[in-house]
Amino acid sequence: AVSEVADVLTPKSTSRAEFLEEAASGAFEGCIAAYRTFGSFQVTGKIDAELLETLPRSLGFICHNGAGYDQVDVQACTARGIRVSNTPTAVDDATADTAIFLLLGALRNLAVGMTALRAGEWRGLVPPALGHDPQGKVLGILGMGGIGRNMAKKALAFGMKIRYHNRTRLEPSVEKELEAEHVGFEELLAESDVLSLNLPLNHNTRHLISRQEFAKMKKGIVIVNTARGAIIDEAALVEALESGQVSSAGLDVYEQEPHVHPGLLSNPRVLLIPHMGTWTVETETKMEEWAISNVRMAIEEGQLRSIVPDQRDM
Ligand SMILES: O=CC(=O)O
Repeated sequence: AVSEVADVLTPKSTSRAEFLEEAASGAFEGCIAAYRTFGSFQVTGKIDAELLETLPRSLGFICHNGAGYDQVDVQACTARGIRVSNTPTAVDDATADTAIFLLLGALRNLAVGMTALRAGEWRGLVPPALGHDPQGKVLGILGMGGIGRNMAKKALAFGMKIRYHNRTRLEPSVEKELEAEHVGFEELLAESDVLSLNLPLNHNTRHLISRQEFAKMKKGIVIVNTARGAIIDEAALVEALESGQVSSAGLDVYEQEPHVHPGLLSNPRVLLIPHMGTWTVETETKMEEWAISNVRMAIEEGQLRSIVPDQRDM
């Protein structure tokens, strides 16, 4: 435990305003490393220049418990000499499992049936349209990191054809093992029966999928998102679902969590879960252990086990 090697302080604030005041009052004086949960975003909001300004100069490390670290302004941290870590790989299995669940559920129109059943209408007054089998369908994976590759492996077992787009191409041996074909972004949009987003949110990927992109997709495509809501322009997704351009979607993440676009909530063709991609005993334990190992290393060795990619040369 961290308490073996350092004194542990726990913030008491319940809102951003309180946190800024607590920090400015010197409550964290002398702190070297901060451990941060994904959920703490609901209290503090984004860790940005304004928030960093209130933290003591002694703070050299922010250890985020999560793979995606879009809630931390890494540039602002770099400017203050603060190094940031995340928890890559720990999330891969659970997130890919969630993506496969959403993929199958969305392909099969399961949300329509599930909603009708709970409303006491069995399959509904109008039964759900027949679903589709994954076998032989093209799965387009946008972002082929740890989660994307894990998902590809699992989707192969369902007989899907894997295409992917990524900034850097996989090693040929990995492409071969995953039977994954690298294609351009436009090709991925045009050829996928199911499109899964498995890439981080940053200023390059915000609203990467919007009206123009939906227009280039196959009519009736299924969208799966376990990455970050804001990679998709949510309003454009609602329109694409309404027009039938997108036949169904399986979503774990939303643009303004915990707010969900009413057009998604009211559309039974959307299978929705409230950001539970890593919500398992095993994976949450792995992530916490990983994040805490970063804290320990920061305190004991002055470095991080998994510094975020944007700071690799720091
Ligand atoms: O959303 C969860 C994560 O980024 O690990």
